[in-house]
Amino acid sequence: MRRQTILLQMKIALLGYGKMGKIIEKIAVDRKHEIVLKIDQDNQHELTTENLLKADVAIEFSTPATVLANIDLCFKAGVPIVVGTTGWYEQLEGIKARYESSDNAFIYGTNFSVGVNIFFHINKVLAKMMNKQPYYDVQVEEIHHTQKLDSPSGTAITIAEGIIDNLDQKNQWVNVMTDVNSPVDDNAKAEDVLIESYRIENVPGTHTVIYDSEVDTIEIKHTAHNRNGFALGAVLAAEWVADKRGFFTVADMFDLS
Ligand SMILES: NC(=O)C1=CN([C@@H]2O[C@H](COP(=O)(O)OP(=O)(O)OC[C@H]3O[C@@H](n4cnc5c(N)ncnc54)[C@H](OP(=O)(O)O)[C@@H]3O)[C@@H](O)[C@H]2O)C=CC1
Ligand SMILES: O=C(O)C1=N[C@H](C(=O)O)C[C@H](O)C1
Repeated sequence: MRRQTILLQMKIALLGYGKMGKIIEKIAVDRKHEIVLKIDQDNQHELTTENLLKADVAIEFSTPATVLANIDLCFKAGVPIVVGTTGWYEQLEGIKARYESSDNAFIYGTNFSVGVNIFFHINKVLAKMMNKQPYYDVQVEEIHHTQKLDSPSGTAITIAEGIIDNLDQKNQWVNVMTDVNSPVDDNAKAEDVLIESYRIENVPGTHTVIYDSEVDTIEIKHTAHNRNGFALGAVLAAEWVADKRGFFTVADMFDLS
């Protein structure tokens, strides 16, 4: 009953109340939603089915180590869930298999900003074009703040997958963590998409796709100036998914074709 009408003013549970959780709270409240639960490491014991059921939707931006248990709890409670946490995607198929017959709603995205989702689309189109240009090789660079727990970034993985799906020569990605002061020592093969990860203080998220040949370089780049775009996208995803059932990705929400 709760999810049969479009919920204009929702009660939201924030699973993860760190850098992202706090910005999501502000944007959600500006959009007239109410935050009914905020969970961080110190009050994990409050994350119970009873408390989750006070919410129309949960927004999960925690850590790679805690996201899976939080997803399980939301499915157990039957509360729709938006998952922004990265660094757990090797478990995605298992989660889908476990809950495919569930009556709940789940949306995840490596990046909820509209700008990055436009970038994902351009990246795929460019990769397809480059099949006819064998003199270029491609690599991906991502730069994030030094507190980031996972590498490569989820966004860089989605970019690399977009290249692999569209550029015949490439069939897997490999990652190197790179120091700005020292040259890259990678063992990437011709069929690998190399992802270089840099960690620099206070960078919210920068992603570049680089096609390099002997005569020139083509680059496409997305630079997040702050975290507001990610947070707004997560709130829009919560509004979008709250009255749905099934598994979705952020690409299902944005019509960018
Ligand atoms: N998809 C997207 O668009 C984006 C995704 N992200 C991803 O979101 C995640 C969070 O990022 P960010 O906010 O910067 O990270 P932070 O480290 O700032 O926040 C993580 C939060 O999770 C809390 N936490 C710890 N344990 C639990 C638990 N069991 N349940 C719920 N919360 C818990 C932490 O609590 P405490 O502070 O007490 O330790 C902290 O509040 C990362 O995986 C990041 O990659 C980030 C930006 C955009
Ligand atoms: O940890 C972050 O900060 C970010 N994580 C996401 C990712 O791993 O791609 C999205 C964004 O780049 C910021």
